[in-house]
Amino acid sequence: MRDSASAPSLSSSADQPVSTAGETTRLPINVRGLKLSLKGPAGTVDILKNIDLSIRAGERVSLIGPSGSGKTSLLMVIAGLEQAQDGTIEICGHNLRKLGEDGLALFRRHHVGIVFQDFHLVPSMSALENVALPMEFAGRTDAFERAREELTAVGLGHRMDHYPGQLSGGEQQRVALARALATDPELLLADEPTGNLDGNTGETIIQLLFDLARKRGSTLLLITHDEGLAARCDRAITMRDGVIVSTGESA
Ligand SMILES: Nc1ncnc2c1ncn2[C@@H]1O[C@H](COP(=O)(O)OP(=O)(O)OP(=O)(O)O)[C@@H](O)[C@H]1O
Repeated sequence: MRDSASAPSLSSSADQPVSTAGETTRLPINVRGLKLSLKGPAGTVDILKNIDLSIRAGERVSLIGPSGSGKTSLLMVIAGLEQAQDGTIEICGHNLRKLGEDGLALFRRHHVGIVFQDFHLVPSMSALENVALPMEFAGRTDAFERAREELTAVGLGHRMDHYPGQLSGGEQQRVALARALATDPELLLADEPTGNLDGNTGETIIQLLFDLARKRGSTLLLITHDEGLAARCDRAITMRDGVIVSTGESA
């Protein structure tokens, strides 16, 4: 749901229109000077150091880099699941550093879909319930009807009443994809979505992910260790040791 009227508790005062080639548009991801430190067993660790990042509407961007370079941490901050200590973090027109827990939950519900490597489905709920639940939380009265449509769109019309434990890995990721896209999110975030799948199944999921993101007009940010997959995106952002070392933009 992109209509700000549907999220009345979310301040839109942080909207920062950006002018490009004569037209005014808003960047779905506009981050400046982001710093994230977390407390580990050996003390505080600087995880993300002065990150600047802009992603345009409709772009498909991969996020690559060695293990431990900070990819998931950056995705978590952009998703509003981790709070940075410093910087400006404008995502889909909202300054995340000005939102509290409730505001961040609303922001996620209305603007962001997330797909994880290990699916993150609720095991005690059917595929249909897993997809419908976030929409019910968002106050949609047609949650179950929409969930049926979404599951059909990912080829699971015949598995709606199955529980995650009764589904293959590929089928579980289809459910997760249906759930992530059910609210027509402006931003789709994926953290190694094929990491737990075999090559053929992973390819099918990626095709679906690209296809559905394009049809919905969602901007895609995708973490991957697969160079071939990264190359299929519009550009690849490379991280190392908590900093972005390449934005993948041609000079
Ligand atoms: N909750 C936490 N507390 C302390 N340190 C953390 C925490 N979460 C992550 N880290 C550290 O932050 C660094 C970046 O981790 P992150 O998971 O973002 O890297 P990544 O690039 O996604 O790695 P991978 O490719 O292996 O998933 C790592 O050194 C990690 O150990």
